[in-house]
Amino acid sequence: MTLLEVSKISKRAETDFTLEPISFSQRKLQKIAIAGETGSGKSTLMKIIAGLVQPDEGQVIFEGKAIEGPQDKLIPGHPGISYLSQHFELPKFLRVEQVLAYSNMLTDQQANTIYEVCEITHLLKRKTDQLSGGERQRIALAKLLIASPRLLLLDEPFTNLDMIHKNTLKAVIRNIGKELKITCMLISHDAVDILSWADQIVVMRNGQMVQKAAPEKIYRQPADEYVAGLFGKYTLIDLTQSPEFSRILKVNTKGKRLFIRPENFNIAKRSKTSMPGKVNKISFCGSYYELEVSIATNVIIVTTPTCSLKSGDPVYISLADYFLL
Ligand SMILES: Nc1ncnc2c1ncn2[C@@H]1O[C@H](COP(=O)(O)OP(=O)(O)OP(=O)(O)O)[C@@H](O)[C@H]1O
Repeated sequence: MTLLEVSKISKRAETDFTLEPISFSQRKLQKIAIAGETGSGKSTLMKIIAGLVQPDEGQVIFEGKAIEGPQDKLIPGHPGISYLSQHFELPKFLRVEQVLAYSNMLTDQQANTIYEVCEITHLLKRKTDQLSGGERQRIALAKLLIASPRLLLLDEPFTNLDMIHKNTLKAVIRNIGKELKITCMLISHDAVDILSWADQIVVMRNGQMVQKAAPEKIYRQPADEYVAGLFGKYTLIDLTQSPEFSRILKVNTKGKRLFIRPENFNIAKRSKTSMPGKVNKISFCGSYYELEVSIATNVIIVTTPTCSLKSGDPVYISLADYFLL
């Protein structure tokens, strides 16, 4: 069932930024992530959806009705939609439970479930100035959830969190759909957060939507180099300039280049299907090693779970998969 329909919304800012007409829809409980470089229009898009910024053209339909923008309403926003801003504020000098009481639209039991999901039950008696950044973020999220929204919009909720607190908040956000049955849209700069969480990813650049697709498609078959680069490292090979590659791969690339993610190169034995190269650099990245390898005039990025090579070693490389870009 369609919950949200974004229909040709556009916005010209006073700066030279323009949000070009954007359309997409979101089903109930579908998880949509918005990705894009800084200044690409992610927050503007999300604020228009929340009813906090007036679009110049187009409309947002939520549960079958058009959302009114701030020009049409005394108090901007929609009661069914909660927006967690990058710059949220918690009221000062109050206890957490007092802050939450003002927003609560639920029974005590339902609210307690949300406090548990957000892992803030032990913080309720604290003053709002006695909290860490991660605790503040989880309380801000709980405050929105107890207002009982049907759509939750999260604008970079993981900023400024260390790995441990980020993982706690990620688990909370993962459970929002499952346990609380609230549909979620998320903006994040982190490729891993987005790829592992979203059902669909909307990629923005210069105010335009450049691709909307499932995470695997965005990662493996990006629309262009910009999308490719947002979601990890890659190598591009022009077969007309790369005889080593054209020897092992006989395909008509139709003027396109081979797009290869690092895990799609393998360290191999010398054979008809492998290419000789030289290791330039090895970086240990925790669960894998990243190698920079020269193959004739090309420099490729290869990842491998184990590595007994060192810089300067000769190596043979085979190709497991590629996409034409
Ligand atoms: N209130 C405003 N008035 C005028 N211009 C604005 C306003 N808010 C944002 N902009 C401009 O609109 C453009 C898009 O901003 P937006 O915040 O939507 O981008 P973003 O993709 O969310 O960026 P970031 O990842 O840095 O948060 C930027 O060039 C910004 O300077």
